[in-house]
Formats: sequence, structure tokens, C-alpha cells
Amino acid sequence: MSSTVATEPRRQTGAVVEQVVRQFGDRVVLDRLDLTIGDEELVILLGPSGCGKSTLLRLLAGLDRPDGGRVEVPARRAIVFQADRLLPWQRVLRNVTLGLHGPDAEQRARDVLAEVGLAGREKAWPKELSGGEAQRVSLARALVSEPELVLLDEPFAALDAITRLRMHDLVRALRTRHHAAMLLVTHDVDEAIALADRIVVMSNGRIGASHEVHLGAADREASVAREELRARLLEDLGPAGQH
Ligand SMILES: Nc1ncnc2c1ncn2[C@@H]1O[C@H](COP(=O)(O)OP(=O)(O)OP(=O)(O)O)[C@@H](O)[C@H]1O
Repeated sequence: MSSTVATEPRRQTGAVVEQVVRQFGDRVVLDRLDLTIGDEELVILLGPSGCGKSTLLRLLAGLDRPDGGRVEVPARRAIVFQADRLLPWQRVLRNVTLGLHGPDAEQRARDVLAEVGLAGREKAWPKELSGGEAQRVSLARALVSEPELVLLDEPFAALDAITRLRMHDLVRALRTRHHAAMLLVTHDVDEAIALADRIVVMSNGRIGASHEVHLGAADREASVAREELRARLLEDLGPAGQH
């Protein structure tokens, strides 16, 4: 007799963007753009300034609507911006619990603050935090609602290099605990290689290139394959990306 194993149904994470058009006046920013983000995949979106990365993220977040095409996203999404956007008149804990419901909301916020390394800072005011700490709070706020898709718009661009590396470690750790798909926008090719399952490069309103990254942790730091991928990404980005 065969036996069956009951498993929890897996929630679908990721997103599908099909033939999406977004224009502002005469300027077509997204021009029939296609992008699929797989279940629990971490996709990095690279592209020169002004190519439409934030526009795409805003569509995925539901903050804006396309003029054409289809955007399919899971119900629970969270977005993290470059600037922390914390409410300055609320303490750290309250910034994370805002919008949460249920008797366990505060405990969940405390747990996720501990995960991002901020246990003990619950009562601090945003102005008392360093840039890195403030972005940790933003990450905690994004993750506390257990989103299926997390959108990150240059979240570490304003941080110094060492803090940025620590944030990369944190994102890697958070990924293994929270089963979400992630789309992270960056200008930084090295950040892309450090974090991505796949790197997509935007040009002329579309996804121009897509590179799966199959490098282990050590090879992401230093290897011939890493340097080859880096060179290809710089080529994909074109002259505007090579600075
Ligand atoms: N609400 C808007 N109204 C008019 N134009 C807009 C609007 N939002 C974006 N744009 C224009 O669309 C283009 C793409 O902007 P977007 O912010 O998406 O680029 P980006 O790739 O994120 O740039 P950066 O890397 O510099 O942040 C720009 O030319 C911008 O001026």
C-alpha cells in the first residue's frame, strides 16, 4: 500500500510582469517589459540612472499602475526605499508595529527586530539611529508582515562600504528564514554579484540581459567566473554604467 505525506500547501511567491508599458507624457519609460521572478528567487535589477527601475518597482508594489500589459503579484508585498522613511515621532518598536493587527503584533515586531540585530533598541527614536540601524528597522518593518514579495529600491546606497557589507550578510540570513521572493534594485555591480540568484539588466525600457549566478559564497568574493560575470554586466550596462 502506498502512503501519502501531507505537506503544507506552499504559498506562491515571486511575480510575473508581461508586456508592461508605462509612460509619462511622451516619454515611454517601460516599453513592453517582461520579467518573471521565481518562487523565493532573489533577483537583482541593474540599470543606468533614469532607465525606469523605480518605476517598475512602484508598479510591483501597487503604488502605480501600468498603461498596458499585466502585472501579477502576490497579496503580501513590502517595499524598502533608499531613505529609511521611518516616522520620526514614533519609537523603533512602534515604527515596526504600525499597521499590524492582532494580540501578537508587538511580540512579532520584537522578534524581527532581534533578527536584524536590534534587540534592546525598541525604545530608541529614529534620530538616535545610525544609517545602517535605520535601514535595519526598515527591513524589520518590511518583513514583520511576512510578505511573499519584498521590493528593495537601492536600500544600501546611502550606507558606507563596511555597513553595506554587513547588510549583505543580513539579507542572506533573512532569506533563509523568511521564504519570500526579493527584487533588489542597485547601481552596484559588486552588490549584485554578492547577493543575486539572478541579475537582470534594464535598458531601453526592457530587460536586456539576464544572468543566473551559480557561484558559491567564496567564488562570489574572488574567482575567475566572478570577474567574467562582472565584465559582462559592465558591458550590458553600456558606457553609462561604467563608472
Ligand atoms: N511620476 C512621474 N512623472 C513624470 N516622469 C516620471 C515620473 N516617474 C518617473 N519619471 C521619469 O521616468 C524615468 C525613469 O525614472 P525612474 O525613477 O524609474 O528611474 P531609475 O532607473 O529608478 O533611476 P535612478 O537609478 O536614478 O533612481 C525618468 O526619466 C523619470 O524622470
